[in-house]
Amino acid sequence: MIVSQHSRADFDPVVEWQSILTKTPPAIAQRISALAHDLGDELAEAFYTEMLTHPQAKLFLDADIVHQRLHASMRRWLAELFEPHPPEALSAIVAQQRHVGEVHARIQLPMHLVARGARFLKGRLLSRLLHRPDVAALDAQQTEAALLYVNDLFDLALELMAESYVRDTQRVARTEEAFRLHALSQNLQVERERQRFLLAAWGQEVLFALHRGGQPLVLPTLRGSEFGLWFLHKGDNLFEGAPEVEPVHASLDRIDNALLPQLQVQDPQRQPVLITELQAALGNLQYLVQVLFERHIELESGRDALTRLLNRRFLGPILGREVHLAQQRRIPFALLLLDLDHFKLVNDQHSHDAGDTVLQQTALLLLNHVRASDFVFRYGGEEFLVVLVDVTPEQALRHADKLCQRIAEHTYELPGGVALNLTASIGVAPYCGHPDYQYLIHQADTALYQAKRSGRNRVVVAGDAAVGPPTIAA
Ligand SMILES: Nc1nc2c(ncn2[C@@H]2O[C@H](COP(=O)(O)OP(=O)(O)OP(=O)(O)O)[C@@H](O)[C@H]2O)c(=O)[nH]1
Repeated sequence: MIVSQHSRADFDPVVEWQSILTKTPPAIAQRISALAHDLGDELAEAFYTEMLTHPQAKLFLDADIVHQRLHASMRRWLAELFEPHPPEALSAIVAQQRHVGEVHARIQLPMHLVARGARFLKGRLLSRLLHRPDVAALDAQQTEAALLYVNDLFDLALELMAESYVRDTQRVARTEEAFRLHALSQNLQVERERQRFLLAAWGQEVLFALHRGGQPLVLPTLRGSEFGLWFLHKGDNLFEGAPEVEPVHASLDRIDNALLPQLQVQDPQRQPVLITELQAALGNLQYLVQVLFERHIELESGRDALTRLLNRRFLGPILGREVHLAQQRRIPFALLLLDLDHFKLVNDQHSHDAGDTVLQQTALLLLNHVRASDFVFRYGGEEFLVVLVDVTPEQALRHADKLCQRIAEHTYELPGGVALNLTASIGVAPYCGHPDYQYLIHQADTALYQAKRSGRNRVVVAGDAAVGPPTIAA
């Protein structure tokens, strides 16, 4: 059974809210509710002033409209939080906290800023509470009840916000990913040619303008060109995380902020040097953009160009999902990390093309010996990662043994009619309950290393897997 975050069997926030109310003497709850009302304006204003001192929070708050609306909604939120609601009103109050979390996720307000704001508000409220003469007159037990009431309600509200924040952040990430894929569906090859052309066209435009001359000479900026606009608004998003993105931005800035102003001076002595510099910078930009497109055309397809197996792009989502299924539905899975033995010799003794053929035939062989529900990745040069779904550790081991045997029996046919026999080593890592799939990959890698060290052409199961000693397949 998949349990949604909103219905965790062990956690009913309405019940928890009610229990905080129940254990608090009504007179105390009333007193704090009145205090929250009285201090609403002051706390909202102090909150705003405090958060503005944080540079990251300032980005979200520094606008009149935010100030006005935040002030009113903060006051309302505080008043509602501490009101001793009747039981029938609690679902709505819980929903309200979750809604706040959704809004935070939508505006991508970092969670640590929410926590910081809550810490400030709680501290300020508690200190004002303790300094009030009517509270100072309370006995120790009543004071404790008052402090716990403030503390528990604050923390429960924050917990509810965090819960929906995480869920919604994941949803936003999925939508953004879908958007990225949508942007990509507009043929990348065509886009690459178009952007190459636009970049070159801008270079021509600058040269023409320089040739025409005129006072004052106004040169078009590269950031304002069609290419510059495309890169900022679409390319940046499309190539997010690629190492060439920053150099492209640096190059755009250098051209617009350093080279163009110098060219505008129209010093006949320096112009030839500056034009050469501009052309070199444009050549470098063309190269960077070319690399970005090429890498993405292969990566984004999710397939390795040589073997047509999955590449690493979808490794995270696929393994993340298998871990989730194993946790939630108790469906175990296993990773096999397979590496061809002495593969370097194939390249060295027969040619790189022969090596490529071996990789293609291995990919086919693996695909033919797993179920349609399993996944086969080209993990590295001559390394393959197989995800066997719905298998016990014992079944995974048997399957790995079989694959090892199949490879040893297979006759590879190389270009020029050469026939070759090879072996492979396999590291097996059955799902062991660890939530991070990287840990499992590491386990498989260590087992593979042991298989290599103990003679190759064999299967080794990761050390802490619950399946007996390593087996030797051949
Ligand atoms: N033909 C070809 N070779 C590749 C490709 N990717 C990686 N390689 C080669 O694979 C070889 C891997 O060699 P090593 O890591 O030394 O391993 P090995 O020779 O298989 O030896 P062991 O793994 O220790 O049994 C290197 O020579 C790489 O150049 C590829 O796409 N095509």
